[in-house]
Amino acid sequence: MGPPRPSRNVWPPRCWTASPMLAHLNVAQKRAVIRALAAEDYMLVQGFPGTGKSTTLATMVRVLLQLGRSILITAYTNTALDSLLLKLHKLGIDFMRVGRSDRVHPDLAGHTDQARTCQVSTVEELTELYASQRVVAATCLGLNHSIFSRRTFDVCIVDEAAQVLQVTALGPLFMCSTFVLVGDDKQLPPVVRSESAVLHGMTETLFERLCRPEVTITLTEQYRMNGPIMALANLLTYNNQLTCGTPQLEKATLDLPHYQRLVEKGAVAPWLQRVVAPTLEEAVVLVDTAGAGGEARVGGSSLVNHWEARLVIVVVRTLLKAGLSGSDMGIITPYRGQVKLVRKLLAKELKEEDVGKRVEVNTVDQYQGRDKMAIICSFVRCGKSNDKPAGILTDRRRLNVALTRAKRKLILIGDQVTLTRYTSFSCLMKVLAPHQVYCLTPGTDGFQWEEEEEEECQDTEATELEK
Ligand SMILES: Nc1ncnc2c1ncn2[C@@H]1O[C@H](COP(=O)(O)OP(=O)(O)OP(=O)(O)O)[C@@H](O)[C@H]1O
Repeated sequence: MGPPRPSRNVWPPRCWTASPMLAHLNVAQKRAVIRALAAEDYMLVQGFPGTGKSTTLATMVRVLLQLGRSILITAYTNTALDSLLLKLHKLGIDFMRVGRSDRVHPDLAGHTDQARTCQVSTVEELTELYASQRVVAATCLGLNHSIFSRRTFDVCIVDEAAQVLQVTALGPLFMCSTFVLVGDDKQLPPVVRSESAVLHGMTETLFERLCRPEVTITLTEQYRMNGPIMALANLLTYNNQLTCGTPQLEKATLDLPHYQRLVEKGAVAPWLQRVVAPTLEEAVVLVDTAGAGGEARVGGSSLVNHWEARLVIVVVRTLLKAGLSGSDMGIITPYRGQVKLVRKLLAKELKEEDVGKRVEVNTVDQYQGRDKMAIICSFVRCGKSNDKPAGILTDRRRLNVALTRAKRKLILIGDQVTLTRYTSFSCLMKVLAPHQVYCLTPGTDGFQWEEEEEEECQDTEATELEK
């Protein structure tokens, strides 16, 4: 791929920045749209967490359509593709979604090629239908459909491009005149299981390869995290480039309407008050279990930590009592075994309120591109669990994704002594302020382990890697 050719100067930028179609975008987002219109070959949008990548892309598609261009939209996973398409659907933009109906988001059923072609009875009608679609969307691996052998597009947009292997990204690019890669190379990389392939550079993406200032617009103004959560991401990953979209966001706190009443009634133990407090000072808190006993063990092929799982349940229960809705909180853990265990405990403990189901428990990979008001991370490893390799915990990009999903409150649960052995965590520990770390000690601040039977939770799948 040669160096980018200069932009065509057919749209005076000032007139475009004033366009009503761009009015809701910030300066960098507007620049991204204009640069995509003027790109001779390709351009990149580097979108840090919560900086409005989908909002920008949806506007880009609208403007391109207005200019009569045809557009191919693609992403590696169905989930990433559909989350962008849902935005287009809400904006009333028409598109055809190619792919297996059972893999497509139910709200997009009316846009699938299956739905569009059910009235067609002749080959001519079918050819005409496929040729007339201005916006077509498919996953990178779903491009073997006959529609793609017969036509090309003016622009191809690859979303979450930092997760797509180079060879996979090349397929859609052969079908278009210009392309836009969108992603963040500081979030999840492509999954490559072969160590030898990793050593030979297979994880390097086209996004990383082409990312240079002259072809890249970086979105740094974010609309998700409050000040302390953003500060953590800045210290650990973004080198103070992330900024809050509004002054209100900087100071926004978790809304826990019943918290004060519960505290006054003495219904929340002092240690829990500290952990769930909805103040800005406690927006990020690490519950350090190093001095509290407990151990992680192998459950099937993955790791589980019953002690930590119980802590998670206690925190969830308290947040629910304090008035946070189950769907506003999420639990992230790197190990599938722990995901299963926490889900099982939630279903058991919170059955009567039927909220267990609404509290989403998942691995980091499943949370990319998503957010919740409050996130609880259970890092699992402690003490004796060190005999197994911990590739997941050494990946800085995974940790970055886990830490940037929370909007108002981030509760990290882990054994500081064990976790500090992994480089990414030792960096995290260095940037946490002393008031953000709470050392859990049995018998102090009303904390005691609840004695319960251990749940059997065997993970039968062959890997601890997280999909
Ligand atoms: N220019 C803007 N002004 C105000 N709010 C905005 C702006 N751009 C985006 N937002 C808001 O920010 C939130 C996140 O936007 P969006 O979903 O597009 O981000 P994203 O970068 O795709 O997220 P992710 O990091 O999860 O991929 C949304 O609520 C959106 O309405």
